[in-house]
Amino acid sequence: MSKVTIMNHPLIQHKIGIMRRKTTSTKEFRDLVSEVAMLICYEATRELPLADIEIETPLVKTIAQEIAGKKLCIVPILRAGLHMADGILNLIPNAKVGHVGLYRNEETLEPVEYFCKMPSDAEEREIFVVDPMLATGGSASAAITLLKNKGIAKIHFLCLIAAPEGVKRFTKEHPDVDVYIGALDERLDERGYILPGLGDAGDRIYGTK
Ligand SMILES: O=P(O)(O)OC[C@H]1O[C@H](OP(=O)(O)OP(=O)(O)O)[C@H](O)[C@@H]1O
Ligand SMILES: O=c1cc[nH]c(=O)[nH]1
Ligand SMILES: [Mg+2]
Repeated sequence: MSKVTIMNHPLIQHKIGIMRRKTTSTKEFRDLVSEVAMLICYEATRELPLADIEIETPLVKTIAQEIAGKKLCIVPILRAGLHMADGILNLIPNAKVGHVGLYRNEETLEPVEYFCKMPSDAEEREIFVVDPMLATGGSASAAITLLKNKGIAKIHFLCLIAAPEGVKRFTKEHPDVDVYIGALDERLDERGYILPGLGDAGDRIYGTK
């Protein structure tokens, strides 16, 4: 069963509170997406394995620690996930980046796939899929199925806001994927938008509405 972590850190709740306001500007919203993504990533990477490495400080030789293995890969779901990835890259600048292009058909609410480009060694990496919104769960679930079909197994999913309906569907379809959520909201409305939510994340990041 997936481990579902709902972040209860005051900094995250404060920043998401600003993002929810309809008066928040595009620039401020975009900056907050990347800041909150960084804070969630801090928690999502807590259990990464470490390896000992010998180094020299200016004074002595010592054993330090570094992240073990083949390192990490961030996978934003386009478009709205892109800015989360930018934030996380501030913390993990050497991570590789894959892209999955999906949009939600606003009539059927079904995901429509249009792009996928992953690093060639992605199946050896720890993968962090990022998308601000988990609404019906269709887009995130389809993105992860696509990665699994490419032989990728070590996957985590990070989002800023989730609806209970999306969490239920996602964890049922991908019980092997841990989920990190900035805030768990009340429900979906009749158009599949999260309530209270923050509106359409992609439109708010890019000013397209
Ligand atoms: O859980 P779901 O019901 O699938 O909805 C969530 C999806 O909707 C939004 O993307 P959107 O389709 O608006 O694409 P965009 O990022 O290009 O705006 C959001 O960023 C998710 O990808
Ligand atoms: O509330 C929602 C639901 C889907 N996609 C968004 O960007 N916002
Ligand atoms: Mg959108």
